[in-house]
Amino acid sequence: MSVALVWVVSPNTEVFKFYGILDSSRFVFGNRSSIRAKMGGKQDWKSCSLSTDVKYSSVGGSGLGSEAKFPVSLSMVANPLGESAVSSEQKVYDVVLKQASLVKKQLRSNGYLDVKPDIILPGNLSLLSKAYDRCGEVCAEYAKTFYLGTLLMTPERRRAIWAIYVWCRRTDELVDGPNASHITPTALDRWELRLDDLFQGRPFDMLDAALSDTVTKFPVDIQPFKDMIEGMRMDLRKSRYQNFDELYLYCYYVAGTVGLMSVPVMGISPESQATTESVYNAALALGIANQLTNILRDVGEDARRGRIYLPQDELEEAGLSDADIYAGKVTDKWRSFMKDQIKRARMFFDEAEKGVTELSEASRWPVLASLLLYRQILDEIEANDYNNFTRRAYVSKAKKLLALPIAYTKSIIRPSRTSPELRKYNL
Ligand SMILES: CC(C)=CCC/C(C)=C/CC/C(C)=C/CC/C(C)=C/[C@@H]1[C@@H](COP(=O)(O)OP(=O)(O)O)[C@]1(C)CC/C=C(\C)CC/C=C(\C)CCC=C(C)C
Ligand SMILES: [Mn+2]
Repeated sequence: MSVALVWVVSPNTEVFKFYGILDSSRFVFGNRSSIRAKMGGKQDWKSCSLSTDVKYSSVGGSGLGSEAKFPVSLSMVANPLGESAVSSEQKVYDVVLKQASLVKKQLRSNGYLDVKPDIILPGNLSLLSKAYDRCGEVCAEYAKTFYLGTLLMTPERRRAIWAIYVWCRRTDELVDGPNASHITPTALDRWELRLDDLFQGRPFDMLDAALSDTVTKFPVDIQPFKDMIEGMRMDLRKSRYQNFDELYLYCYYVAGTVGLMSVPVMGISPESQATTESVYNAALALGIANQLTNILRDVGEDARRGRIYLPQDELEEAGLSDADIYAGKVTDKWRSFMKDQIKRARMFFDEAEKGVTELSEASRWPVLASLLLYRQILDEIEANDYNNFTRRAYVSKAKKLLALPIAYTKSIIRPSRTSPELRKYNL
């Protein structure tokens, strides 16, 4: 199995580049939703005419390794089993399109993202600002670097991101926190009812009130929030993932959703010429990359809780089983398996990085900093010789600090002003 870059030529000779995983029998796109984004969202994945049009793929490419050409039969790409089931990436991409169209609708009606003023009722304003301040405190406590980054944003954006952060953190704590053993699907249903209420202006508590205010001010769709709760439900009922498609859906639910919630607040740069969908796609990719990294870092810890978040079919293909994971021995098979998993996570980081420059100026630095910091965990897994059973990959304070100016330098790059020729190819 290796990472491949495939050039797809559409019927009207447009060229599209896609990364994916190539093994002996098939090519699997790393991020199929990016195909729809790049091809204008018009093509239905099953019926799109990719099948005749792949020219070649080159293993490695883009600095990933040496070039070696493989002929790829596209019938294998489109649907190896001839199944008509909708892939997870298709399902997720529908949410991306919905969120992007909500943002575009507001932009069309105003020409800009309008931040509505606070509704001033006696006593309410100070309560609301206290609620936001509390969200800021929670954010600072759990995610210090990220919190510092948010201080660069405008006050409205900063506090809205804090409110989203706190809701996500509380949702995650339901299944990961001290009361996790008491959490049932019914408790998650109740949490979802609370979410519906806060989106309708009826917050349950002070922290909900901050989010309730945020969602009236920014074009944030409820779906990613509901999907995050769905991810928590999935975690309660499932401890194995048959293939990457299943894992992808889980990663979207628990982390890709965060990207979709955050971008409407962070904002896209007015100078950006990228399509709204492609920016949301990059945001989604960052969530997926983070969660894949989290999974790779925590293999041992998760196994001790009886959970294996690695695709079962890929484990089997590598000659590995659950028993090997429970045994926790770093073998050559494990190293080789891990190398491929790391490559895939990096592919999603690369996809995400392309979108960061399109964000509003003040949002680029915190996002890039978090991307660089999280991506370094993968380097640390390598440095630990792939022992993620008993050693936790940890990025040192010094390395973390070094990432900040690097992120800053990268973040001052303006959004791409792509040449009309390249824009035609959406490259
Ligand atoms: C700049 C930035 C990072 C903004 C995001 C702010 C925000 C709302 C974060 C919420 C994070 C959260 C609490 C999610 C709940 C589920 C969860 C915990 C997911 C895991 C995060 C890592 O946390 P940790 O290591 O503490 O995990 P443990 O539970 O302890 O195991 C995740 C792995 C995923 C978090 C996902 C993101 C941060 C995605 C961020 C994407 C964007 C902000 C979009 C950027 C836009 C472009 C165009 C690239
Ligand atoms: Mn967690």
